[in-house]
Amino acid sequence: MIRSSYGEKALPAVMDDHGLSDAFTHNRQRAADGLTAMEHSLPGFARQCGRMDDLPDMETVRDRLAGTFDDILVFGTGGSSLGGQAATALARYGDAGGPRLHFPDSLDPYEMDRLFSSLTPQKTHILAISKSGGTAETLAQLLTARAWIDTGVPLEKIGRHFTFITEPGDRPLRRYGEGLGCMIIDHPSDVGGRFSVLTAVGMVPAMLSGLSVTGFRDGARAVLDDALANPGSAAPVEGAALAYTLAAERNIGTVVLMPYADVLRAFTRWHGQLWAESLGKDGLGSTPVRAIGPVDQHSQLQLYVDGPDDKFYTLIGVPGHGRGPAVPHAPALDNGLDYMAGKTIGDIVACQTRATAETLRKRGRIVRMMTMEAMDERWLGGLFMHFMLETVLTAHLMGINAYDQPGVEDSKVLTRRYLCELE
Ligand SMILES: O=P(O)(O)OC[C@H]1O[C@](O)(CO)[C@@H](O)[C@@H]1O
Repeated sequence: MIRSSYGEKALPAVMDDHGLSDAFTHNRQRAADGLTAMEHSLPGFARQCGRMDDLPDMETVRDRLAGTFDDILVFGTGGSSLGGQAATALARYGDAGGPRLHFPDSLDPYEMDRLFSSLTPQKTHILAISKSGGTAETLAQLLTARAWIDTGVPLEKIGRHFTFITEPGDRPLRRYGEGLGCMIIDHPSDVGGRFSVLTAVGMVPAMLSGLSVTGFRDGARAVLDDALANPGSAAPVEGAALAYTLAAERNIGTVVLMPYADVLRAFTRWHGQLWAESLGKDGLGSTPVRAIGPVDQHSQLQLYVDGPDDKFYTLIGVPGHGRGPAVPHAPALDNGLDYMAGKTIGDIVACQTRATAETLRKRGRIVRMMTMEAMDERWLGGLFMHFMLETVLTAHLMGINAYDQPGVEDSKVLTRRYLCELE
C-alpha cells in the first residue's frame, strides 16, 4: 500500500500545529461520508479495476500487431492519451521488446512531418482514441495518417493498420472505423476521459508495451478496497480533506506534485489534467503544478522554500537506496567528494528527496511524502486510483461536479468557425 507521511507527526497533529484541526476533522468526515456513499454505486472509473471482460479484445489487438508493426502512433489528446503515456512509461526499464509507441498528443505540424518522414507506412499501426469520437485534433491526425499510410499500403490491407477506441453510438471516429473495417473497442460511456486510464484507453497501450493489465488493476483495486474499508483514515480521504481545508481556510490554491523519478514525469501530466479539469469550475479550483526531483530543485525549490506560502506539496519517493551505478571511491576522494564515495545514484536521490521534504517543512510548508515500494504495475495502478479518488472527494467537498468540463466547449466551437473562415 502506498504510504503517505507528513514528517514526524501524523496529519491531524500537523493540522493542529497550523490551527486547522477543527476544519480538517470536519472536512475529513465529510470526505469519508462521500466515499461511503460511493460504495453503493461505484463510479465508472472505480469499477474498471475489477474488469476482465475487456481483456480478450485487448489481447486480440496485441496479437494482431505482434511481429507485424515496428511503430504504433497513438492519436488522442488529454485523457485519451495521458493515461496511456503515464502507464507505458513503466516499460522504459523493461525488456519486453515489441513495437515502439509514439504519443503525439499535442497537434503540431512539425511533429507530424517528423513522424511521417521517419516512419514507414507498411510497418506503422495507428491507434486512434477519442471518447467523443469528434475531437478535431485526433480526427485531423487520423485523416492525414490515412493519406500517408495509403502511399505504401494497398487498399485491401488498409484496415489492418488501424484500431480505434471510442464510445458506442453514431460519432465521426466510429463511422470512419466502420468504413475502414478496422477493429473498434468500446470506450465505456460511464467513464470520463481523464478517469479512463484503467480502461482500454490506458490499458491497450500498456499491454502493447508488454505490461500487465491485471497488475495495474489489482493495484488500483487494493487502494480502492482499503479506502472503502477504512474511510475515516484512508489516504485519499485525508488528501482530499487536506487540499480542501488548505484552500478554504488558508487560500492555498496550488498543489505541487513532485515525484523523484523520471518514470513518473508523464504521471504528473496525467494528474495535472485530472486535477485541473475536474476541479476548475464555478469560479473555484486549485492549480496543479508539475515538478520532478531532483532536477527541479535547481529551478523551483527556491520559490517553494522562500516564496509565498500558497502551495501544498506532494513528493513521491521511489525505491532508491543501492540502485543504479555507484560513484567509484578513488576519484570521489581525489576530488574532495568524500560524501558521495561509494554511494549509488539511487542513494543520492533518496537523500535529496528526504532533504527537500525536511527543508520545506522547516519553513512551515505542509509536505506529504508518498512512498512507493516498487516501480511496477501494481504500485502505479494504486497511485492512479489514489489520485482519482482524491480528486472526486475534493470535488465532493467543493460541491462541484468532477466529471464535466463545460469551459472547454467555447474554444472548440470557435476553432471550427475559424477553420471554416480560412481561405
Ligand atoms: O477523448 P476525447 O473525446 O477526444 O476528448 C479528449 C479530451 O478533450 C477534453 O474533452 C477537453 O477538451 C478532455 O476532457 C478530454 O480528455
